[in-house]
Amino acid sequence: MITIHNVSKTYIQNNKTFKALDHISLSINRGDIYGIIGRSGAGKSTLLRLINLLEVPTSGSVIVNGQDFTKLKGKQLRVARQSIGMIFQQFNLVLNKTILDNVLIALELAKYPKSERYDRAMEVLNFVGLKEHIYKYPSQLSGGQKQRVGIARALANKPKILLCDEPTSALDPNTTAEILKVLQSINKNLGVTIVIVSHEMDVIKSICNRITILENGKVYETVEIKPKGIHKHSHNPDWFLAQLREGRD
Ligand SMILES: Nc1ncnc2c1ncn2[C@@H]1O[C@H](COP(=O)(O)OP(=O)(O)OP(=O)(O)O)[C@@H](O)[C@H]1O
Repeated sequence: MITIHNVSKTYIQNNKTFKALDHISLSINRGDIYGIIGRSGAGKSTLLRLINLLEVPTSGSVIVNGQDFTKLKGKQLRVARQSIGMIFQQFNLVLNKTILDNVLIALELAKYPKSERYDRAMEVLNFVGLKEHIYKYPSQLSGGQKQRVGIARALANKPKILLCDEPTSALDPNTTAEILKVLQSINKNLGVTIVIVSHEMDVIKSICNRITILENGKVYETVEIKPKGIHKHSHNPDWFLAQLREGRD
């Protein structure tokens, strides 16, 4: 479904060239929840952003659904990109718009048929459990709810692929578990292929079936695993107290 073939990405930093990605090749199958992990600066976000050509590779090709994205320009690229949704660590919501409007804007930008936009927005907001909050503004929501809006917005145009850039890194462990459940349900019930960049090993192990470890812009190793499942801790005050008291004496 996604083939990254011999891709390199070079940036200019302080008048010197810097290779953020160095001859990367990997393929992601339809239905995968594919993880990309590695230390800070390894090139994870750059690699993810290459998939929808938010970053243009210096060399190599990115094939999505049989289409070579690196050969597309202008309108062709805009149309091809519509099969890919994306969510971000800091949610990237429009702060002066309501939750409903945030999703409607995405549908408008995607040129979704006007008469169907409201129903589609309500459908995705319902799917992520935000039906009660549609007239609120982002500042009135918790981090987990904001990420649900991000997910609803990314799903609105019925993408086949969802790219997730550190989707839970701004969230506490319980909220992380809830968001991972939403992502898992999108994969299982809507058949969306998911690519997740994270530095959190627990996140990657819980839902991913294949994982690439990046190191210094190169593929260090790609492994296949059986996802461990999503485990929620009971983070009530007694749990916090017990953790703090553990080994205190
Ligand atoms: N636009 C840019 N211009 C110059 N250098 C860049 C640019 N974007 C990324 N880099 C560099 O490329 C390298 C890889 O960055 P990237 O953000 O992909 O890493 P990462 O693994 O996602 O790191 P983190 O986990 O800290 O977000 C870093 O050294 C970064 O400084």
